[in-house]
Amino acid sequence: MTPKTRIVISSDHADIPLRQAIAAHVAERGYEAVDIGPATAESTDYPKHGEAAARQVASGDCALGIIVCGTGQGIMMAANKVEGIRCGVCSDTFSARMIRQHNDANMISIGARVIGAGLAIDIIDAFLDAEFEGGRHAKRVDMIKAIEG
Ligand SMILES: O=C(CO)[C@H](O)[C@H](O)[C@H](O)COP(=O)(O)O
Repeated sequence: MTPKTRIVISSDHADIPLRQAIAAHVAERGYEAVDIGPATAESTDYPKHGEAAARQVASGDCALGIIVCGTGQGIMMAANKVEGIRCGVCSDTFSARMIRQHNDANMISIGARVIGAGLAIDIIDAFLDAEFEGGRHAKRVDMIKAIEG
């Protein structure tokens, strides 16, 4: 029996129900959803939640990461500070597909106060269904990696 692909999911306080809905959806799709919280909507600081999710992806413990904050921006910035992480904020399905196909993104960030839950789930599906195309894009992703040193 092969282990399920693990996907880490994290957020700040902006929308716990959305994060939990994303985790449930990811699990329904057959992945192992690793929901690292937080458990309550008590005010918290997005950098630590972005970093925590990113470290699980960077270590290889999880293959992909999904993070949520109010705009998706702050938590994305924190995640991208972790070496090996390529994360973008997506508010449309085209971008969600492209960051996998062209940028080999290993994390996606959602702005819970920007888009609704239905679109967020569609965006997650577009991200999960897409695959990196390699080819000319591989050189460009390598150039991103080279910036990390
Ligand atoms: O969007 C965010 C960061 O980019 C956060 O989720 C917060 O919502 C935002 O910083 C606003 O903070 P607040 O404490 O929820 O007012």
